Amino acid sequence: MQLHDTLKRMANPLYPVNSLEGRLLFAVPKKGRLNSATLNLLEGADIQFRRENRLDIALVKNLPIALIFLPAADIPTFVGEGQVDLGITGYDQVQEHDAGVRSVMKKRRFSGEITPEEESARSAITGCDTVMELGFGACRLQVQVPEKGTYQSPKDLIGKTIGTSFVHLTEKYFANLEIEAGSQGGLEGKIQTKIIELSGSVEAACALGVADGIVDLVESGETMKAAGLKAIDTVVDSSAILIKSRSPRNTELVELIASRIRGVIAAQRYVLCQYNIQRSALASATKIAPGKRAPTITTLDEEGWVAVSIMVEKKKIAPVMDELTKVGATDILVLAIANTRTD
Ligand SMILES: Nc1ncnc2c1ncn2[C@@H]1O[C@H](COP(=O)(O)OP(=O)(O)OP(=O)(O)O)[C@@H](O)[C@H]1O
Ligand SMILES: O=P(O)(O)OC[C@H]1O[C@H](OP(=O)(O)OP(=O)(O)O)[C@H](O)[C@@H]1O
Repeated sequence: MQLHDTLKRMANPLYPVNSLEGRLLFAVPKKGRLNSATLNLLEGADIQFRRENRLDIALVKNLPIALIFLPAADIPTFVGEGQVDLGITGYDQVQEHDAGVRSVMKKRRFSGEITPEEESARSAITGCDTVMELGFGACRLQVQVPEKGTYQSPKDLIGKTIGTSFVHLTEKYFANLEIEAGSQGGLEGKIQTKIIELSGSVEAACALGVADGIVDLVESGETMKAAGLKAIDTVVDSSAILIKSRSPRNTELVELIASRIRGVIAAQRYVLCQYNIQRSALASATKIAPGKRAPTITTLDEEGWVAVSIMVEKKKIAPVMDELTKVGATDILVLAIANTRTD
C-alpha cells in the first residue's frame, strides 16, 4: 500500500494527509546528528515549511513537496521501497539497509522460497540511488576493541561476540572475514561470530562484558577513547547523502531540489575573492587562484590596473591571500556567497 493511502487511513484529523496528493515526499532526519544541518540545507534551498508540534509531516508552502520527518535509520527503507521519493540520511544507513535486504533475499533463496532470478529482479527494483554527498555528517563505522585487551586484528574476533547497531553490515563484514580466514561454515552463510544488536551507547558493551568487540560510528574518536577502546578496522566511511527512489513521482522536481541543494553546498564551500592587480602581474595571480571556471577580469579606471573576481574554496582562502599579496594583489576582499547555481 502506498504511503499516501496509509496516511489517509489514519484517524488523526490533524494529519495533513489530504493535501499530500500530487506532492513529492521528501524524508528528513527527525532528530539526531543529521537533523540540524539538514534543516539548514532546506532553508538555504528556500524550502519553506512550518512543522506543527509533534507532527511528522509538514507541507512545503512554496513547492508541491511534503516533508516527512523520520529516524535517519528508516529513511533508506521508505525511499528504497518507493514510498517516499527523496531522502537525506547517512551513507552508513543506506549500506546497512541494503545489506539487510540482501541478507533476507539470500535466506529466502536458500530456503527455496524464491529463485535466483526473482532475487535479482527484486534487487533491481528496490533500493535507492545516491543523488549527491552533502558535505556534513562525516563519520566512520569502525571495529573497536579494548585498548588493553588481547585482540589486535579483526581476525582475532572471529567466533567472538560483537555488539553493534549495524547488524547487517557487521554480519557481512564478519562473513567475509571468515571466508578469507577459511573458517566459515554452512552454505546458508551462518557465521561463527555472534552479533548482538544494541540500539545506543554501544561503546559500553565491552566494559560491561556484553561483547568482546564493537562495530560503531566514530567521528572525533573522543567517545571510544573515553571508553578505553581502539579502532582496528573501518567497515564504512560515511557522510550525509541525498537519495532518491528508483521511480520518483516527479523527476523534474527532484532535479530542481537537487540543483538548489547543489547551489547551497557550493555556496557553503566557496567564497568570492576580489582584488586589484597590475595587468603585468595578472598571469602569476591567476595561476595561484584560477577560479572555478575562469577569473572575471574588469578593467579599472586606472592605467594598467585590473580588478579580478574568483571563487575560491573556503579552506584554501588564507594561503591563497598570502600568495596573491606576494605577487602584488592589493585591496583583497573575501565575501561570503549566500547562494549559487553552478556546475
Ligand atoms: N558522531 C557522529 N558524527 C557524525 N555523524 C554521525 C555521528 N554519529 C552518527 N552520525 C551520522 O548520523 C546518522 C544518524 O545517527 P544518530 O545517532 O544521530 O541517529 P538517531 O538514532 O536518529 O539519533 P539519536 O542517536 O539521537 O537517537 C548516522 O547514521 C551517521 O550517518
Ligand atoms: O567519535 P565521536 O565524535 O566521539 O562520536 C562517536 C559517537 O557518536 C555516536 O553516538 P551518539 O552520540 O549519536 O549517541 P548513541 O551512543 O546513543 O548512538 C556514536 O555511536 C558514538 O558513540
